[in-house]
Amino acid sequence: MNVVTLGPEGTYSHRAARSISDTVDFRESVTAIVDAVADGEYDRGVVAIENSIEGSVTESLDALAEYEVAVVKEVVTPIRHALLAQGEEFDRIASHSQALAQCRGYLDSEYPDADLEAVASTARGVQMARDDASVAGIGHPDNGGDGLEVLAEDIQDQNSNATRFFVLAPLEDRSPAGGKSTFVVYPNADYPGLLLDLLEPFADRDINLTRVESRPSGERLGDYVFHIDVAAGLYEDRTAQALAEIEHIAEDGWVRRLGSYDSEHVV
Ligand SMILES: O=C(O)C(=O)C[C@]1(C(=O)O)C=C[C@@H](O)C=C1
Repeated sequence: MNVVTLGPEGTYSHRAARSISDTVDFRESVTAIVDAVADGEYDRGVVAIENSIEGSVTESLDALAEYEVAVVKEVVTPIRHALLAQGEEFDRIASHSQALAQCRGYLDSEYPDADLEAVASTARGVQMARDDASVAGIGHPDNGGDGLEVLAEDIQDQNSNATRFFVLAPLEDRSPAGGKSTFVVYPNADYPGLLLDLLEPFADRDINLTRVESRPSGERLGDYVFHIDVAAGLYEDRTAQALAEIEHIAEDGWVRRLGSYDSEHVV
């Protein structure tokens, strides 16, 4: 099975992807990963979806609304960031925007004067630190060594910090089996109670919502695409019935069933 995730080597996405394959290829954007899976170039793609401190990875959500792919598994991993540099003489800190945000409190109190630079991934920031003594990176502590010191560990603002990843597959691998399901709904409508109408079919059938997120549709201001996760499988009658109701409400838009899946926690 060929697998693609966010690179270079040493990202948290890479750690999550190792739970499904020992060999992994890399891209430097989430959209490029989703595109490569939708195209059938890869059997699986692993992308971050949401973090317990910083919330949604918006590029992933937008790519899921744009491309036709399936979600076949969820991987949850603890995120424990380290500060890595050649020494203390740096004035710039480079990392993924999510990682910089997850360490905001630490950076404000310990390095208030450093320039913060958002780069494609934590591993890219670490690579910059390895090449340039004026740069520090934030990433997993295992990226240290080879001239790079781990200056501080566990610098995230909450020790419970964790990120949820989706394992994506081409559409034909979509499965109705699993304890959780994900949908993307574009109602293309606007009236009082629309969101209530979209959620009630789940409440009426005792289906627990585990995430609801709205993203701008890009069509016009105030127009949204809704990402909905539920703790029920597509194989269940109650899920099929709820979706039939939602498809009716969204008849001027669309409903995408990304699939059902189980969850794995990896360190
Ligand atoms: O840059 C990385 O190491 C990634 O795998 C990306 C990512 C993200 O997109 O949120 C994954 C986990 C962490 O939350 C920080 C960054």
